[in-house]
Amino acid sequence: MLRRYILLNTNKFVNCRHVSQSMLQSTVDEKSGIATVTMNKPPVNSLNLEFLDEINTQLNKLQKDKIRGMILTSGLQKVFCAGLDITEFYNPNPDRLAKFWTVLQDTWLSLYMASFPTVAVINGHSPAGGCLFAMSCDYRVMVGPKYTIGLNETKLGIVAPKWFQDTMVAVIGQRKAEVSLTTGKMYTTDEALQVGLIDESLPDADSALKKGTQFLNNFQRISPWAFKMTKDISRQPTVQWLIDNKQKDLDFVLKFMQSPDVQKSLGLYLQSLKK
Ligand SMILES: CCCC/C=C/CC(=O)SCCNC(=O)CCNC(=O)[C@H](O)C(C)(C)COP(=O)(O)OP(=O)(O)OC[C@H]1O[C@@H](n2cnc3c(N)ncnc32)[C@H](O)[C@@H]1OP(=O)(O)O
Repeated sequence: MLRRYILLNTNKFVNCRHVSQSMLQSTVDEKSGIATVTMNKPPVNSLNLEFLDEINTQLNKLQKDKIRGMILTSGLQKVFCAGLDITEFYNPNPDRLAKFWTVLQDTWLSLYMASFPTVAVINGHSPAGGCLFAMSCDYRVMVGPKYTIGLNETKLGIVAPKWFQDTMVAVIGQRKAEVSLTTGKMYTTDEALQVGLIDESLPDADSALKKGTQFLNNFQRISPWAFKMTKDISRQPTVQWLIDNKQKDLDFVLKFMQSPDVQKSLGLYLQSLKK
């Protein structure tokens, strides 16, 4: 089957059979209109400014191209996404930190409110921002049993912002989200399935991708307009706070992240990761 590969680092669509050298690869199945977007930024797909910018550009491009659905997955062996790149927060340049956080806000809004159906095929660990991205898709299929997923921010001595927390509440409910967030719980695949954080667990990546595609095929007979309106109504209460408070959210992050206590915690956490 002819596949369209998209070279993202030039921001142009190019029809060819080769995968680009970009951190993000995107292929569109021309028959079904389903895009597979693969994060490929070794070693752990950590989300820094440039990577987020690339993801957001691609989401907007896919929206303009009126694709019928998207699978978000990882090209790495055992990590879906390690969350935000902690080095963006550690001894930060304030201007870059502000840009980074603004692009994160925009990328989340693009993903959470995507006009097309989205599936996260979680084929590796998915802490913090990785979990946020997975929860922002319309459906989650995870490869089990050995990977983990959750919002672990408290374990780093930091606080998941309101919109991270609200995204989790929308998926697993207030009570479970509160316990999960305060304890920084990382769920095994089985636990995640039980609590409703993921929708399905499959033993390998190929079957997970098939499941994800099957979910997207449900929308073949659903009008894209009806889908989008329904999703907007359902998700509007979760996104509205950020839309109304982008600057307030940014100001909080700039202040919080540059405080000496938080810097100390982050330094220790980074050291423990290196060990
Ligand atoms: C109000 C402000 C709110 C801020 C909100 C923040 C949300 C976030 O997303 S914070 C990020 C939280 N993420 C994590 O805690 C994940 C930490 N990483 C891991 O647990 C593991 O790396 C892994 C389970 C994802 C993968 O394990 P694996 O054994 O395969 O790889 P490692 O040897 O641990 O790591 C390889 C390499 O990558 C560096 N690294 C890992 N995660 C991050 C990261 N999130 N940011 C930057 N760098 C990361 C790790 O230090 C290793 O580096 P070296 O090769 O140089 O040692």
